[in-house]
Amino acid sequence: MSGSSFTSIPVLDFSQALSPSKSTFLANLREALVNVGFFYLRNAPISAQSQEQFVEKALGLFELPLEKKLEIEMVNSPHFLGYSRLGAEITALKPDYREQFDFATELPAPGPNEPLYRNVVGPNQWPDETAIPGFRQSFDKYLSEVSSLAELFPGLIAEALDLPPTTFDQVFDNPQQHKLKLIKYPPPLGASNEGSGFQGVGPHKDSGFLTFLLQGTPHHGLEVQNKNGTWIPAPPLPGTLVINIGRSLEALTGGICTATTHRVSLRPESFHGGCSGPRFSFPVFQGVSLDLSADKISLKIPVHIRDLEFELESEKSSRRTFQVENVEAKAEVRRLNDINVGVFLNFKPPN
Ligand SMILES: O=C(O)CCC(=O)C(=O)O
Ligand SMILES: [Fe+2]
Repeated sequence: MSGSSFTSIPVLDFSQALSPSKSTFLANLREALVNVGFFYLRNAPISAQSQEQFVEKALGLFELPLEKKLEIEMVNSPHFLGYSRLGAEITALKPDYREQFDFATELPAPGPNEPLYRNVVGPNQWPDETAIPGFRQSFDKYLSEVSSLAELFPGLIAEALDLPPTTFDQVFDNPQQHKLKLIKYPPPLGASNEGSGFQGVGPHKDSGFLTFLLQGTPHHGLEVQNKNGTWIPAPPLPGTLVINIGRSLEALTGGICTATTHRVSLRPESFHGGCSGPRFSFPVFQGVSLDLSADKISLKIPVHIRDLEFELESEKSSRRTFQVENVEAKAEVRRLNDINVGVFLNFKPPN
């Protein structure tokens, strides 16, 4: 695939990462990181049972009466956690057509002497256990399994880039907060939605390190933009998660790993046949340390890895600042008000 913009999303097999075929896994991972920014993962160590139970409870949560959902509305939370009504979110200047609950690794709120930005971490707003018994238990189990998987990836990514496996250790807090968003995209309201381009969620890049997305229903609609500007479909493949790179990983690697723009388009044709109900999806956003700062990050990406990066002629001149022997990735944490992950990283090219 090197040398041209991608036209499909690669599928990686996690069982290879733990076997004598690990080098094949790492080669495929490297290709996906540098040229695509997205991949499907098969055979992830997530139990089918915990995934099914979580999805069942998540669907049940959306079915609660509105007043129960409003009991845990995000406006009540200083930590940007909780329920957001349909249409409450704007992406790329247009309203998104989705309803969502934001949850995260359960962590205590910061103390009074901690900096204000630490408020993005804090306890969840849990739904009433009597209204949806077992929700929290199934949520905790699924998030803990995805978190364990997520925590294996920084080492694998480092190895795929021919860096020491501990390269990214300094980038994470212990415990690290990860966010799990529950999303419902109702079927589009026909022609009246056309003005917004049937926008489920508008074009964006995620902010964190990696995102681990479970597409909960068979609808199509997730699309990934390649470097020619073409939207490549990423339909659900049974038994896979979709993993994509966030801006933090892109900044940390000086742009070698690509945070790729994606969107969810709610075209009516995606809601036919067996997909007549709403689309549900469940991304886990892998966070990075809130105290990450420029002086802590200085990666020496090997030249042969940097040379893999395919760039269109038109992009080359604007990004020539990266063409130095040792790329230094300088990251600066800003006010953490992005509800997905809460981290903005400012990349400064080397002097
Ligand atoms: O719903 C999806 O499939 C993707 C959602 C997404 O990209 C996001 O919430 O950041
Ligand atoms: Fe996203």
